[in-house]
Amino acid sequence: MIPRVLTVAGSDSGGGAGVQADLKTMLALGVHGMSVITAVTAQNSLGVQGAWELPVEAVRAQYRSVADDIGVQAVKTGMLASAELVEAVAELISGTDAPAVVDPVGVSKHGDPLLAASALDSVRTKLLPVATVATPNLDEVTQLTGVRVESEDDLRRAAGAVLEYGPRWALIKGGHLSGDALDLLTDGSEEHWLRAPRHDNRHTHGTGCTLASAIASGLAKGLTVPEAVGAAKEYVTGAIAAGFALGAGIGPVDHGWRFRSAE
Ligand SMILES: Nc1ncnc2c1ncn2[C@@H]1O[C@H](COP(=O)(O)OP(=O)(O)OP(=O)(O)O)[C@@H](O)[C@H]1O
Ligand SMILES: Cc1ncc(COP(=O)(O)O)c(N)n1
Repeated sequence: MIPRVLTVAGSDSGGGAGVQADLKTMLALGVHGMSVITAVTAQNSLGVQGAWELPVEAVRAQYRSVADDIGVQAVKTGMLASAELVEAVAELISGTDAPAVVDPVGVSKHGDPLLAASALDSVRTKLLPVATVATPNLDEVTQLTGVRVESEDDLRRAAGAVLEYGPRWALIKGGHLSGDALDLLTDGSEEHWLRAPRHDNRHTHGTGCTLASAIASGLAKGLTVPEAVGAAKEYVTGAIAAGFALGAGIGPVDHGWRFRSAE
């Protein structure tokens, strides 16, 4: 049977990030994508113009409908908006027998808040402990742990600080540093450095969502965490290289780049 992957995230009306990016990634990687929508955003290439979270019962009901009938081989979380939603989703994940990739989304690329400041503690103490892989970017690492990353050495300290909250693996994304796009994956004993050339392309809306969904897709297919992260890094790097202009601001990565290169 086709591997089934569930994203628990916010909707991006512009189609570049959030649930839309997750489902496109899953299609491109050959798994069946399913969604639990936590919030609806009015969003485009210029930023987030509005955001409305769903009631916690609506989030629980979507999750139960999918998990109880269809079943999931991997879960990915993105925008969770509030402490109440973070805690409900952490509880649902802990009752699911599948790996979970947690992207602790804090703010959008344009700086719009996607998580209430009052929810940070729930992310640290409830959500990170149930994660198989946590994938913070540099701003999220600083928000969650206080560690500032300015060099490659700091990535190791940041990963150690994230692992203290209990995820099995930490993937610290150095995408916002200069030089190569370098990320560190570690479980505290093994270290895997993922390096890719930096593409000089401003159309990078949705990189983090795409990477986390690609990891979840690999895990659902039975890859190990290092294998799934390696394959996901290759996919997101190609998607960034092919990112394109849409609207007047930051365009999306190209989730379909592999289909187009085969045409
Ligand atoms: N210009 C670039 N060229 C190549 N790889 C990049 C570039 N920018 C980011 N990456 C890579 O993309 C992945 C996502 O990292 P990034 O730091 O952009 O995440 P993020 O900030 O969570 O994304 P998002 O913008 O969706 O919130 C990482 O593997 C990172 O190294
Ligand atoms: C619904 C939603 N989820 C996640 C992001 C983060 O993506 P980015 O940092 O590329 O704006 C977003 N903008 N919108």
